[in-house]
Amino acid sequence: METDLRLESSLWVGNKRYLAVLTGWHFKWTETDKKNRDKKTVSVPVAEVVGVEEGRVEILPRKSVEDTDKDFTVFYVKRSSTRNSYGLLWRLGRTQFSCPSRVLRDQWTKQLKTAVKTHSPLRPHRLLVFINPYGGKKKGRQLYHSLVAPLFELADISSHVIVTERANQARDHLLKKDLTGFDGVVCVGGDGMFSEILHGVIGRTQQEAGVCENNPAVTLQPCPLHIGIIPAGSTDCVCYATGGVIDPVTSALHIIVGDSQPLDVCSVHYGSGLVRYSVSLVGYGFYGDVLSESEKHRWMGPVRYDYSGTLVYLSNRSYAGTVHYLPADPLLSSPRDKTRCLSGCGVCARSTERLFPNSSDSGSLYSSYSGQLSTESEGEWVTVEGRFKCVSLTCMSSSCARSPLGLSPSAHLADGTGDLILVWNTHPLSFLKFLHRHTNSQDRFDFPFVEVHRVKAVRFCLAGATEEGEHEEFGSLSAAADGGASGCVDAGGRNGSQPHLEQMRNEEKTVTPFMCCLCCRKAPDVSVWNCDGEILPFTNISCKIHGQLVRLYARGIEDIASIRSCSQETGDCCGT
Ligand SMILES: Nc1ncnc2c1ncn2[C@@H]1O[C@H](COP(=O)(O)OP(=O)(O)OP(=O)(O)O)[C@@H](O)[C@H]1O
Ligand SMILES: CCCCCCCCCCCCC/C=C/[C@@H](O)[C@H](CO)NC(C)=O
Ligand SMILES: [Ca+2]
Repeated sequence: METDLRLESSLWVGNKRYLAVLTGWHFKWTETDKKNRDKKTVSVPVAEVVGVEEGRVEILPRKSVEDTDKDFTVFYVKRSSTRNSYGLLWRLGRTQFSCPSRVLRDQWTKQLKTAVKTHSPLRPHRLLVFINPYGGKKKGRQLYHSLVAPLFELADISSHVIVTERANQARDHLLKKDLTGFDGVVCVGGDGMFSEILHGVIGRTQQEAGVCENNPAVTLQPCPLHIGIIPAGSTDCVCYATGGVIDPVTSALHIIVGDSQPLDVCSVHYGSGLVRYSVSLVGYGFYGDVLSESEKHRWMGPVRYDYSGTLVYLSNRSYAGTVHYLPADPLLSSPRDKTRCLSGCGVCARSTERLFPNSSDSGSLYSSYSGQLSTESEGEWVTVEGRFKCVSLTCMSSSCARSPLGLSPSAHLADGTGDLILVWNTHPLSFLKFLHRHTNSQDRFDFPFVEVHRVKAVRFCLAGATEEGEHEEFGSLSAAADGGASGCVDAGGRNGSQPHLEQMRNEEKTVTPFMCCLCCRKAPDVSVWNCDGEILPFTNISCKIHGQLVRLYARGIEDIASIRSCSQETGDCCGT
């Protein structure tokens, strides 16, 4: 294949002559002017070519084509580092080449297009795009049409765009409508909108596979539809934690080149029913209270979290409860090993091998999914009882602009585990120090009142829980599973009605929502769970991590150091 695709010739860029070479994986061009001692090679991986057009073409600020018959234009990914974030910004690079003849021009465009097809098999052709017009600063629609749609058009991607008119429309569409022909779903919005799409995609996959989502012990079917995130929300934690930047153009380019980043998903259950899925934070105490308070101040926009955070901090609350957790294998990784999950992460790659053991034989990743607890022994549950400022479970680092390293900086995107962070009740100033460390790179776990565990499953029980329907002891995951299997009800509103959730919600009689304790001076003894920015209507929940259940059009956080050393070797391997 390598030799078939090889092409080499002299080409002109402006008034300079270059030697251009297309090998199997790279398209390179080097200035051939002998007077120039600093010969610079630009080398673009074929997988990062966005489009090849005949003529002299520009697409921004608007498309213009000068249809000359000896020219062609190549669009590709160019990187630049950013301040304040950990990932790399991707921009659209463009070089216009002139050939000595039309025949050679046609040969170049044909070979380049074939190479792109061969080397990036996951590039989408057809996408279903949901835009939340009210997310974040309400700029989703404008962002999509001005920055993203022109790039999709350039890359020959056809998209069916739905601007939502109500909450849960995207989820319901994914659960019920015909999705034939779509390669992926794009979410233009924030974490809440992403969560809708996550529920739609997971629910639809289980529906089609005949898998009951309520059963916490079941091996869920991994989802074949990829999800792309164009960030247009308030926190955009999922986008930040999976790419290191919040930038619509970068996200669009990752979608176009067909990047594929597996992601762990946590299922949250109440009794024998599924409540929700989470990829970021399932948090009780401080983070639940902040969310609950911030919902009252939605009109403030993204600042609502800072305002509510201050109020909740000043209320100085803690909650008594029991946490049970199932530790992950400590030999594989640790939340305090000071490593980071970066693009090409070895820990996640080994997890892929465990989860999809025969994927290279069968040719399809999904046909060989082994699940997690089904093949591994469950291990010993650990119980911790006490009074906590917060209990947080995160499947990924949960980094965001407010906290660039996140809740758990060494957590992995796709290792099949989550990090459980227990913050015991402590002096308010000590808790402030702990919170403050989230804004810098100091070790947030290096406090006597903080513990962190890498886990596969968690159960929580509020001390003296008085909620109706929450009296029963949680058995093991498998015991809960028996209940789920016998009474397999529809979860997460798959038919739009959410019958079991509604019924169970009505049973939650005594859950006290967060009230301003500064006025009433009485701290309520019940908080709420924050599940990726949604308040859960239950307190005594159980959670299980499902390794690599979904795939995003992303590639993790690129390591700036390795990209830099790559540039030094080749002159500039990432574009001009
Ligand atoms: N047309 C709509 N009208 C009202 N709500 C909608 C509509 N479309 C989607 N939603 C809901 O709006 C909620 C918030 O949206 P989104 O996540 O996009 O923005 P955000 O809350 O500002 O950002 P973040 O979640 O990152 O903090 C989502 O939970 C989603 O279900
Ligand atoms: C003295 C300074 C105190 C600053 C405290 C900063 C703490 C920041 C921690 C941020 C964690 C964000 C976790 C992400 C959660 C998301 O899943 C969720 C949905 O967007 N966001 C929120 C705000 O709940
Ligand atoms: Ca994980």
